[in-house]
Amino acid sequence: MKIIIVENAAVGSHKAYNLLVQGLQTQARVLGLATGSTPILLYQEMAQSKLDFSHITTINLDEYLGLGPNNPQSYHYFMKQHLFQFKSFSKNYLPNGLAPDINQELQRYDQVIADHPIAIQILGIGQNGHIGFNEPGTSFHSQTHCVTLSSSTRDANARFFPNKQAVPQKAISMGLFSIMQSQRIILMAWGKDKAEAVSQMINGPVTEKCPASILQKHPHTTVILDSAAAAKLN
Ligand SMILES: N[C@@H]1[C@@H](O)[C@H](O)[C@@H](COP(=O)(O)O)O[C@@H]1O
Repeated sequence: MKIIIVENAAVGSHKAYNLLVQGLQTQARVLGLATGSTPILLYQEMAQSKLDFSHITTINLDEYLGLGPNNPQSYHYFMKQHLFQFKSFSKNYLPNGLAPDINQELQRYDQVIADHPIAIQILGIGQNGHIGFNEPGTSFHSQTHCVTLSSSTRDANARFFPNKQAVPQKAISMGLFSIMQSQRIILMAWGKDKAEAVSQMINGPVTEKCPASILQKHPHTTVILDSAAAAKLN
């Protein structure tokens, strides 16, 4: 793991953008994308850039179960709002939150990931150490799966909803095994609320209790932190 500590999210997001540009220059053609507040400034820089993404395929980590693409709280909507309305790509893949047959959707998404090996995976991290929607206790061998969201995750994400009751109970998430197949990983974390999860991810044991700790075993992971998120690193 390469750890980069910066003054703030804007500086960190620019560093992530530069790493992305380097990757695109070395023929990266498939990007794994995250949602949540962490990657917003990175997506803003991508949206405002002169970069041509028309030959790039994107694969998002997750989507809430029960939310359709036109629901303002869905990750489909989030990605359109922050990136896809500004830049066109060859193809944008997200799990289908309204899939009538969940098992078929899980298989479909695993096939998408198999057909498009991810060159660069962008990640955030949840306060409980989750990546994507892989909650504590998720197998390191997991592929695309249906997740029951933890209370802490629903609490943390409630800020995007009218109230906590409106936050879906379940989601479809790319699994930890699939994330670890990415050639390169860029994980960003901003703010004191992530400091404990970041410390466990980097300095703690590799344990399914902290899903992000598996990244200690990934050969090309760059972690970009602001000073608040890095505060508990020794
Ligand atoms: N599924 C997303 C994750 O991909 C994201 O990393 C996490 C942190 O979100 P934020 O960046 O808003 O702190 O929230 C959700 O759980």
